[in-house]
Amino acid sequence: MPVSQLPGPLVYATPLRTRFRNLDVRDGVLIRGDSGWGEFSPFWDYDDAESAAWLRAARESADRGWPTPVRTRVPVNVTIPAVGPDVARSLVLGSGGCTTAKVKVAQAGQSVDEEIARLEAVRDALGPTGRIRVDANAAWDLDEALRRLPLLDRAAGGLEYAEQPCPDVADLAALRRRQSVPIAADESIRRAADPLAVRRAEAADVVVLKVQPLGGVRACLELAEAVGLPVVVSSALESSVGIAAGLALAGALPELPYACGLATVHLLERDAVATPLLPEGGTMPVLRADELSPLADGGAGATTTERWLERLARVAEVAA
Ligand SMILES: O=C(O)CCC(=O)C1=CC=C[C@@H](O)[C@@H]1C(=O)O
Ligand SMILES: [Mg+2]
Repeated sequence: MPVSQLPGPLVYATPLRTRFRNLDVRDGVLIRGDSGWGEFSPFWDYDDAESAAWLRAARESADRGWPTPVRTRVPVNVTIPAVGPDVARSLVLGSGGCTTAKVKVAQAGQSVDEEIARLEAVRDALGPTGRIRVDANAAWDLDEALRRLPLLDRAAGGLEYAEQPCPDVADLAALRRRQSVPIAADESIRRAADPLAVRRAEAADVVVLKVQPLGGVRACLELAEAVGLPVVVSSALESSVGIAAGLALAGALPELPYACGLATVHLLERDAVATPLLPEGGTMPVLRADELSPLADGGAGATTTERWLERLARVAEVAA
């Protein structure tokens, strides 16, 4: 059926297989336009003003589609939540051939010993040539980061980089000067008033770009050019519709030296499309927005559906 004849918007909701970002459920709304489907799924702790960028991204997918890609497949990392070593090992082994792993650390209530056990298990499962990065989601101050990173670096048998170890750009810059693990900026880009501050302060070796929070594939391509640092495209834990927009960005970037964080659909119990976007041979395909076919029933009940449709209407007013 041509895209324009399908119904929309469609609300989806699914439990997560593993708690992630303190979430047990992921939900959102899929909108359709002449170019295909787009996903609008800001986390519930984002207000309407901050959610406007997420809506611009969804509309770009639905109404304009994405720029012509320069590659057909994208290397991706397996994402390891703050789980125990046995689960971590099996996630790597069942990852669809990923040779890079991103391991969550700094989970409230967990000890550094638990992080070390997780990293050792991931290294064991990946083998000596695999790459391991950690993501601390801005949980540490500079001293804590200086204490922790050498321990985690050793447990991992070498870290590719540490993503957002501290919240402050100045602390990231100091950390980068004072120890050897490369630094990636995530929250300092996607939730910052001035994402270019990272570059001016020489605070990162890599930037993480997420299509929805940054307002679309074209907005991310412009930002990537302005920042001038290597880019890792990462998901906002979306259904395959949102993931496809991340793959479109990764597909269109002139250089892609690192694996991207787009293999997150397996963290959802149910996807919103019939054929989930998952890695094969450690890579994922670059599609067009009209190649996605959402399921007619996204599994959301009446209350969730109504909440999303109201939110969509409110944010559309802010974005207008
Ligand atoms: O980068 C990945 O491997 C997966 C995506 C991921 O880690 C995230 C997705 C959604 C919300 C964030 O807390 C988190 C991140 O911080 O990068
Ligand atoms: Mg991150």
